Amino acid sequence: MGLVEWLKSQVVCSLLIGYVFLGSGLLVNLLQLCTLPVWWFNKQLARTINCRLAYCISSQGVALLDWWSGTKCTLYTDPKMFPLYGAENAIVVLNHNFEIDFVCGWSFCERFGVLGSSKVLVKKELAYVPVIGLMWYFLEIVFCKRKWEEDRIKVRQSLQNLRDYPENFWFLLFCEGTRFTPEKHRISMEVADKKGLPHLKHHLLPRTKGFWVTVQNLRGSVAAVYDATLNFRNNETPTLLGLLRGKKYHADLYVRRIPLESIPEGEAECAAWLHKLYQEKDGFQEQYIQTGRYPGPIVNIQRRPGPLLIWLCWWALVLYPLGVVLVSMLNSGSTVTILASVAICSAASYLFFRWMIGKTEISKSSGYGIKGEKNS
Ligand SMILES: CCCCC/C=C\C/C=C\CCCCCCCC(=O)SCCNC(=O)CCNC(=O)[C@H](O)C(C)(C)COP(=O)(O)OP(=O)(O)OC[C@H]1O[C@@H](n2cnc3c(N)ncnc32)[C@H](O)[C@@H]1OP(=O)(O)O
Ligand SMILES: CCCCCCCCCCCCCCCCCC(=O)OC[C@@H](O)COP(=O)(O)O
Repeated sequence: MGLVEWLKSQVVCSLLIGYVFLGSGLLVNLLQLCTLPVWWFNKQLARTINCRLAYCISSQGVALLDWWSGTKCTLYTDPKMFPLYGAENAIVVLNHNFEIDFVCGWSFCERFGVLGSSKVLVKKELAYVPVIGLMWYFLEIVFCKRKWEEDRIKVRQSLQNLRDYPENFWFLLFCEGTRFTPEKHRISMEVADKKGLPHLKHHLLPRTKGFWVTVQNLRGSVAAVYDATLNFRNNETPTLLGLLRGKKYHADLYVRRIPLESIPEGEAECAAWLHKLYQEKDGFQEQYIQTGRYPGPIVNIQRRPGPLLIWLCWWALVLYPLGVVLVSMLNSGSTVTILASVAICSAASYLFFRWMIGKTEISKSSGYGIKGEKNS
């Protein structure tokens, strides 16, 4: 391990990244709150401003992935479809196996210019995560309780609101509804048996209602479904902690563009279509595991410097006041008081960031998809 790698792997670096994220995020959240009056007289302007503000937060995840950890992202897709990516609204259907799949999603969004505006059908529990929750609220992200009877009206209404969104967006759906674990897989295959559906090896059985309601309500304003399958080279199981410690991974993403007109309108037909899509996705995963690649050509898309530049600006803006406080403490207080304050603050921040990072960890995943267990 070289000196730079060693430095990156130190806890103090992860803590500093956390401070920058929290400090900048709270500032952006405050600015988002200040846009509230704008919603009354110019809704589209307020939405555009919020897209830019959200970019200032989520681009930090991209900087962490692309520049700090140096993770490579390779795209397999039809080059003829490439010019459409980012130039149209799309529903993205992605497998849900990895703790950092949302960061990789952000990175691809950034490369196609839709990072600030992108949406997701997300579990309600994440609305209470500091920084991210409020950012998503102002982005009109669609929250669900994963209880269809309680969700159906709210989800439908939130989707309808997006029909006149002023920026191109990708709407992400993890149709499996929860992260893959062997136990959830076993249970979902029991459900597949009951429904007479073929077994999937690498996916949970997809939940079809969210997909159907999204297609139905965004028809006419979304041009296509992007069927996306993500994997990491060398059988890696990447983590957010790994990224924070500067560990480099290699993500491979396979994207197929499917025109929305080709998706059936009726609920039952749409559900059958989605089940068939997941059977195909399972085949692509199997091919990747056997051969180390997906079908189709590779299209190179380079990381862009924007997220790095914004990140560096945040570092200067957030860490400067922290440095000033530390220096003034050193000059004023007794050594024991200073050491005790630094130790308490560091321990408290460590616990807080550990809790935030825990939200991404599959070992702390919800009981959703396991009979009789709670969702959160
Ligand atoms: C590469 C490009 C990337 C682009 C990235 C773009 C944007 C990035 C932006 C942000 C990134 C941030 C990412 C954040 C990640 C967080 C995401 C999440 O929170 S995932 C969880 C929330 N989302 C979902 O759950 C979506 C999928 N779920 C659904 O669609 C559900 O239908 C629902 C709408 C949530 C409702 O769920 P509910 O459980 O209430 O109802 P269902 O009808 O679905 O379930 C009953 C149905 O399912 C059968 N069943 C029972 N048990 C199981 C089981 N274990 N597995 C499968 N199926 C099961 C049951 O028999 C019922 O069947 P039926 O309807 O036929 O009777
Ligand atoms: C990221 C930028 C810099 C990091 C600085 C360190 C601070 C940590 C930031 C943490 C950000 C938290 C974002 C949470 C997103 C988690 C997405 C996710 O994967 O959710 C899981 C759900 O889909 C399904 O839930 P389960 O039913 O599997 O349970």
